[in-house]
Amino acid sequence: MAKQIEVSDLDAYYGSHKAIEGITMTIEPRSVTAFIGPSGCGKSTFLRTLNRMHEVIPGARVEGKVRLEDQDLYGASVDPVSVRRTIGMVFQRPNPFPTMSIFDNVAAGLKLNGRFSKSQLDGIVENSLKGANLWNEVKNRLNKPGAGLSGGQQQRLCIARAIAVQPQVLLMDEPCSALDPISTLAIEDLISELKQEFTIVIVTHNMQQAARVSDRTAFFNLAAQGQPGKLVEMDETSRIFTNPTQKATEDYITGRFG
Ligand SMILES: Nc1ncnc2c1ncn2[C@@H]1O[C@H](COP(=O)(O)OP(=O)(O)OP(=O)(O)O)[C@@H](O)[C@H]1O
Repeated sequence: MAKQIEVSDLDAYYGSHKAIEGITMTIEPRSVTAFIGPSGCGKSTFLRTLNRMHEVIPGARVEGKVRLEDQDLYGASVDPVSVRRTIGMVFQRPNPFPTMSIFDNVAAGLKLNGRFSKSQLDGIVENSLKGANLWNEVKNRLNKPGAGLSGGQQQRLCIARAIAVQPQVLLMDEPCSALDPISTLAIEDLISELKQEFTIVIVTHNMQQAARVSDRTAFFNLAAQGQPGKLVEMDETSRIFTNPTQKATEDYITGRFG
């Protein structure tokens, strides 16, 4: 199911402000790619261009190409809603549907297309919750509201909801930044398991987290405030953290700026 993403010469704008410029990279399937860099360098913006979420902001637009294997995601005949189903997203703050039960939170995306029987839904919800390492904690209260779970459980519920629709890629925008250290470790373990099946991209401010969970790391930077962010380098995570080729990368990972 996991697929490769190929980005070429991508720029993203908010109105007339160019937030990122000239980004070219390949994101490998069945692996975790981390995006790191100082605040405002465009990591989240770039992440949202990968599943056409960027353009939902009024005045926002993209130039350049994003391909998911042989499909041009910005092609004229491509439906952005189906792109967002194929490339799922998990946000910084867990955002379960507050009034829905745990079961319905996971089933929400599946119910939209209405082609599943009750027993099929039961099976997919159970597998998704197991996939998100949440099943044992919630199996006896599936009809209780999702909002009643702890922050870490809510984030795993959001991951279960994302994987229930069987995406090929999972984008995660600082998925642990609102969580305590134990919940963070649970999500990191989960990410390592999910990469067997999905292409995973994670934005993180936590350098140790990038080093722990990712196979490849992309470092972004911006020349000055107001300038567009650019990709400085991308390589195996072990190499970025031990022997980067660019001085700016070394300065950032050693804490000299950012
Ligand atoms: N909704 C928006 N409208 C206008 N400008 C925006 C919007 N979101 C982000 N920007 C601008 O785009 C640039 C990149 O922001 P972005 O949030 O992508 O960076 P980031 O690297 O993810 O930052 P952080 O690490 O602080 O989350 C910044 O100059 C920011 O002000």
